[in-house]
Amino acid sequence: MPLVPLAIPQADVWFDAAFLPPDEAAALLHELSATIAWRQEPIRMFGREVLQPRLIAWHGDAGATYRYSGLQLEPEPFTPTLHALRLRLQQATGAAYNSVLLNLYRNGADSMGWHADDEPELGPTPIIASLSLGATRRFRLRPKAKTSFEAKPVSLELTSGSLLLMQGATQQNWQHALPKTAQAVGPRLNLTFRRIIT
Ligand SMILES: O=C(O)CCC(=O)C(=O)O
Ligand SMILES: [Fe+2]
Repeated sequence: MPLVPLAIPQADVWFDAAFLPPDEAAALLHELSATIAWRQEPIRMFGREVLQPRLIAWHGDAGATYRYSGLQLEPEPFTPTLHALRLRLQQATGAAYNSVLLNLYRNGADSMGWHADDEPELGPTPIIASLSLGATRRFRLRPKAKTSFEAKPVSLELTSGSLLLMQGATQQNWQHALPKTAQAVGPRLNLTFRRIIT
């Protein structure tokens, strides 16, 4: 299916609910869960060190160092599987990616808090291609506090095999999050392909 634009003011967000067929998404979830060197990183929160409520991995071309939440991530090389996915996403989105942040949400207690991916190394208009595998989780978007436009928060169910593309002014004007859920859900693996300006 093609990417379709979502009607979100002052943002540039596209969605394809079925970028990968379900069987391929399931096989990828299985392979990546078992082969990626997952880590749980400490981050600074309100001056304290806590563990991130999810597992992560950072892969990229040489020099694609990513700094966020007090972390400095040096890239592991692209694996053949990650490289093949990169090529397909480049084809589908018409952009070039040199890195990918992988997030593994082990169950409904794992989450990601409100943030914008607006670090300087992503440039003024970051482009992020986000592929979801496994359990369906709700993704939320809300306008940043200091915006001049009126808009309601947006909720999106990210199903297995779906592709979400955020580009243009999205990170300047909006924040996003993946809240915890009290429902019994299995693991969800998310890959966000990015372009780090090196
Ligand atoms: O898991 C998701 O869908 C969101 C991930 C995300 O926002 C990020 O990696 O910056
Ligand atoms: Fe993000």
